[in-house]
Amino acid sequence: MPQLIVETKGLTRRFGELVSVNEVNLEVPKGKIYGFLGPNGAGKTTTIKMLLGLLRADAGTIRMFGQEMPENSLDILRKVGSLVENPSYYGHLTGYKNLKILSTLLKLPDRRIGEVLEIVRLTSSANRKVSGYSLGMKQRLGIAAALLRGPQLLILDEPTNGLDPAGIQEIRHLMLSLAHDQGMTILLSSHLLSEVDTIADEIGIISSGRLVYQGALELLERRRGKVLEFAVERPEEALRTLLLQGFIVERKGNMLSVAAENASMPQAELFKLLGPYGIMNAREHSKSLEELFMELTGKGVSL
Ligand SMILES: Nc1ncnc2c1ncn2[C@@H]1O[C@H](COP(=O)(O)OP(=O)(O)OP(=O)(O)O)[C@@H](O)[C@H]1O
Repeated sequence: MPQLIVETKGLTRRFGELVSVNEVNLEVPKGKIYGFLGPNGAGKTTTIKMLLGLLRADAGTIRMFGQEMPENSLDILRKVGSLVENPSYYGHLTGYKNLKILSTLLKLPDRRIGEVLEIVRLTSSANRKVSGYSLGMKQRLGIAAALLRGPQLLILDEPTNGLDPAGIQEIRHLMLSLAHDQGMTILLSSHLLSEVDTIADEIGIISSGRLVYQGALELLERRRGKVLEFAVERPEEALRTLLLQGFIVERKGNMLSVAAENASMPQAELFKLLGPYGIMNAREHSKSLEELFMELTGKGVSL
């Protein structure tokens, strides 16, 4: 069993009638990049704020580094760097000066500023005013600030939101090097699977406050079943026949999609069954991860 850096049990938060986070059991293993995914409003920020002690939980427990939150928040949060929602800066000051203010507050040596600027590749822009930075640069400055104390856990809420593809790529490289070269554990949220699927080791998918999937990305990949698609001349009757045979079928116009994982019958049999309804076209394809994600979050089904 890998060591868990973050472990929540039954974590719940309500806002009035709305249960924003509903009995979430998060497990973030040490040294991994954990992609926390879900559509807007699913409960990612609320969960993250509870981890950081910025919001109180209504029920459930949070353990980080093996200690209970919020009782040991001082001890715990010393080891955590975070970037939640839009970070605030002094636009009229340089990137360096902004970090200097923070490092003075944290009583850190000045050399640390140079180190984190180097890590986020802002060294050459360190003496420019932040008001002239691009969104991606501002985001990297926020990450530099989160790194100042040399955290063991980095929590980033939608760090690539609003960035262009190049900016997204920069952040991805940065995450990979922090996790792999420095052994940092990273929890990052996103509403787009495509933003984390190339870098995350583990993912958690939250939908309407509930964690609907958690585990290695490869395991999710394996759930990508095959789908057989048939265009037929008489789809109504063909659909009825397939449903009667116990197939899982979806119909769009004259196109029938049959879930192959449920088809114990060989493909040839399926052709024989559909033959009388006039097969015009047939093809097989695998569900994309994106389709699986949409299914999970759209229908709120639990894996
Ligand atoms: N302070 C609050 N008061 C009332 N409702 C809130 C508050 N904060 C969050 N919510 C509600 O809780 C739900 C979850 O919000 P949350 O911000 O955690 O979602 P999210 O997954 O982070 O989405 P986004 O990416 O849009 O921020 C939403 O329906 C939101 O409207």
